[in-house]
Amino acid sequence: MNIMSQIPLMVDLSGQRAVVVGGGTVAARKVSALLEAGASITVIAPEASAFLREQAEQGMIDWCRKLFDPGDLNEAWVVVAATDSPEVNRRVAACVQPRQLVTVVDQPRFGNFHIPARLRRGRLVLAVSTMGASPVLAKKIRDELSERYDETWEAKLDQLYQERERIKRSGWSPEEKRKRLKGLVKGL
Ligand SMILES: C[C@@]1(CC(=O)O)c2cc3[nH]c(cc4nc(cc5[nH]c(cc(n2)[C@H]1CCC(=O)O)[C@@](C)(CC(=O)O)[C@@H]5CCC(=O)O)C(CC(=O)O)=C4CCC(=O)O)c(CCC(=O)O)c3CC(=O)O
Ligand SMILES: NC(=O)C1=CN([C@@H]2O[C@H](COP(=O)(O)OP(=O)(O)OC[C@H]3O[C@@H](n4cnc5c(N)ncnc54)[C@H](O)[C@@H]3O)[C@@H](O)[C@H]2O)C=CC1
Repeated sequence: MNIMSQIPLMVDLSGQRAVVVGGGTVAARKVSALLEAGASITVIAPEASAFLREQAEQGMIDWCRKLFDPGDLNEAWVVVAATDSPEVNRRVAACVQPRQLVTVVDQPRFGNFHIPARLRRGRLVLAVSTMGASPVLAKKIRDELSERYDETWEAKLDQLYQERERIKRSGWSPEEKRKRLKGLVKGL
């Protein structure tokens, strides 16, 4: 697989089963992203970081305190291979079925998706990826954008959404609607 073939998709993962193999810092970061998405997460790892143990204690995730075996992936739609062993991560990738999504944190070429650096302002979602060239640059660009698109954008987007709905439902002609829809973002 080639990371350069990947494109951004907005996916609804709520209630979908995600299996994260590994319980360290990197696994914890991927778990945070999947929790934000509302996925049902199972972590497979003999040891887990304080963050993950806490999430497990609070019932936010399931933690199976064990080494990986292929059966762990049976119910998963999304799989994250995040152990500190390149061999294990590679084996996880080799065990996924064609319709499963997999990301491999140390060997992106074995995965078919990755999670970009993200910024969320309500309905405005910015995602930055460098396709594995430099995650730190992705983070830097995201942080730059977070100043341009500060917290006030959440309310702006809500207002735009409502105004656009009103125009869509109005009795204006199609041309007039288009003109007004374009006009909504003038000056933003
Ligand atoms: C391909 C990808 C696959 C994936 O993991 O999804 C991947 C792969 C790898 N990352 C590595 C290292 C680091 N990754 C980060 C940080 C982030 N990495 C994220 C995504 C991605 N990382 C995907 C591509 C995204 C893109 O290119 O834009 C972010 C954006 C999103 C997230 O994780 O949520 C998150 C910032 C989140 C935020 O703050 O918002 C840091 C910095 C830090 O930790 O602060 C370092 C250390 C510095 C360095 O090494 O550059 C290594 C080497 C590992 C090793 O040393 O062995 C590999 C493997 C390789 O390069 O082969
Ligand atoms: N993609 C990314 O964003 C980044 C990736 N990395 C890579 O991520 C990998 C993991 O890094 P950390 O989380 O810092 O490691 P860590 O050492 O904190 O955690 C490793 C985890 O893997 C578990 N593990 C080991 N063998 C296992 C097995 N057979 N089955 C199940 N779990 C197993 C351990 O119990 C532990 O929980 C590193 O190899 C590094 O190359 C590092 C930084 C960023």
